[in-house]
Amino acid sequence: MVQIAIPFYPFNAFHPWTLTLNTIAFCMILLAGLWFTRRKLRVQEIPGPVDDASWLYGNLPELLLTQPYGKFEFQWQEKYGPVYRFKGCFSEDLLFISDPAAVRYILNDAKSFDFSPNRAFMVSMIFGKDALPALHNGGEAHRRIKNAFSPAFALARLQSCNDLKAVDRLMEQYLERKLSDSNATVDIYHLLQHVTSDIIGEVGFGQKFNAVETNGGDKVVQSHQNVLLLGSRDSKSAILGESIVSHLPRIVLSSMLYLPTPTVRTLHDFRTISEEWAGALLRTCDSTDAGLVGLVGMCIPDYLRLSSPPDFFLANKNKNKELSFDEISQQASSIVVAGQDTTANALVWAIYELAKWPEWQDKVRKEVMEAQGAGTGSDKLEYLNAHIKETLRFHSSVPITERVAFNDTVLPLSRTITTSSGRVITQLPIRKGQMIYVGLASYNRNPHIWGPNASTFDPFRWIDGRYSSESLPGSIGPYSNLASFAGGARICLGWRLALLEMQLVLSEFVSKFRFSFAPGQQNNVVSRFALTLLPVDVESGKPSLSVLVQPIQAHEG
Ligand code: HEM
Repeated sequence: MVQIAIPFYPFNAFHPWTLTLNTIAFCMILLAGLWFTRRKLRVQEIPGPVDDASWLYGNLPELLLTQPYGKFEFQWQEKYGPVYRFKGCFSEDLLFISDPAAVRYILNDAKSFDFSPNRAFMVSMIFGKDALPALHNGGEAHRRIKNAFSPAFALARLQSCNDLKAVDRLMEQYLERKLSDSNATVDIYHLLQHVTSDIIGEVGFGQKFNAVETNGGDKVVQSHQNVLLLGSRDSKSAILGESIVSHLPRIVLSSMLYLPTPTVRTLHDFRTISEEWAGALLRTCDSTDAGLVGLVGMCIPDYLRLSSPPDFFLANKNKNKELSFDEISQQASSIVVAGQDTTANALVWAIYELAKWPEWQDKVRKEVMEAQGAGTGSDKLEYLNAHIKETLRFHSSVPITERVAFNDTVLPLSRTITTSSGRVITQLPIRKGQMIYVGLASYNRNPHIWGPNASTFDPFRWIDGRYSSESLPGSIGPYSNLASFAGGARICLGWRLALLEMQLVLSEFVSKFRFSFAPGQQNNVVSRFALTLLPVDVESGKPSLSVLVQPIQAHEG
């Protein structure tokens, strides 16, 4: 055999043994490499702020209870990127995701991701099993009901709704009354809660809730407010309670409804009042000659039909049959709850930012007043709409939504993740049952999307051409690539109404009043996450936003 000498190589390279050993070693390295890259990633390998988490509460108190909201969440995003692991109660590994590609995938793959079955069940205990948030978002019933209700909140229909103007007038009267019987300080938070209750009543159901006029509204409004309070996780024990409840078997959950606790009493009252209210609404539909009014007529055009009508609906039995009585009536309360507080708080933060930036407020006012003179529609107002977009971005009314994976799947990523073992991954495998917090607020503050000043309130970002559809990473939600209204099958039903309300209320407010803070007053307000993003008075710990309000003189603008 010919011997070939290879410098620094101790063996004969072509000896059969050497060749065999080399081949085996090579295959083992190859297999090890393959195993290392292909092996299923364990969620524990995703880095995140888990080391300091308490076993009992995990990172949830930092995430959910910190004031101002987001103090930790936005820091974690900066440190770990838009995908990280954090701890829930009892040290459960949870994922926090605000990566654009992953969020888009989660929201749009309705078959693989939705609320956890227990959460949906709890929602059904509150609103009924046919309410949209209680139905599986990939299911036939959810799609059918959503399709039927969506046109009621379409822009053209909302713009033609004269009742919105009536709410305008009420608002103005309320502020004028307030200003005449007190000094110029007004708690704008409570006013806007009432205004948005009245608007959703008028627009959605042709109902007068009279919340502005009576400073609180009737028992329907009150019971909706009470049920909203139940949902706010405002203490460690509430977080723990919710976590335990979310793991209980259905039978135990249902039997909890018979416990003699104040929470259960509030729920019962809410269900009784809502059912009476929705039933009465539907009855009015039948008793008027003008055809369907109330829920069906005002909110849902003719094509909303009933498949199993109670007696009083028999008059309409020839209409196409698409929705049952329960399917219509159970949306009523869930729409009020989903649409009122969210919009109220978006508006409160919009006023907060106007009061904080007086020169910017003057610009918005000038534009609105000139447009009112010229009869220009709100959609054309650059400054006003920039203010609304920036408010929705910076103060996301719904900062987080939760999803659970219904099967093993793989999430696309916009940016790679380096795992704790040093592996770089371009896709994120998700196991069935994994709980995910989708960071809508974090997405809206992601510097890779919104630039280095993502953490600054800067409405000019919407005016100076910094963003075009090309510069933004594909659409997540329905509006300006913001995640504020979510997307996919669970996209917010009332996002157009919310925008219209914001345009209407803000135009009316800035053209009639000037908002400002007394010295030091703005530092007394922090944000808190309680279902939606609330302004909270630092001293009292209660939701409120006190601002100085001064009427605008006729010659100003
Ligand atoms: C600024 C105001 C609003 C914001 C930021 C907002 C945000 C959202 C978000 C993020 C979701 C998805 C929740 C999730 O997937 O967990 C949602 C769902 C929903 N929103 Fe809104 N919303 C607003 C106003 C409204 C209004 C005015 C209505 C009235 C019609 C409304 C009705 C609903 C309903 C019924 C759902 C449930 C949809 C479903 O489960 O398919 N929202 N909203």
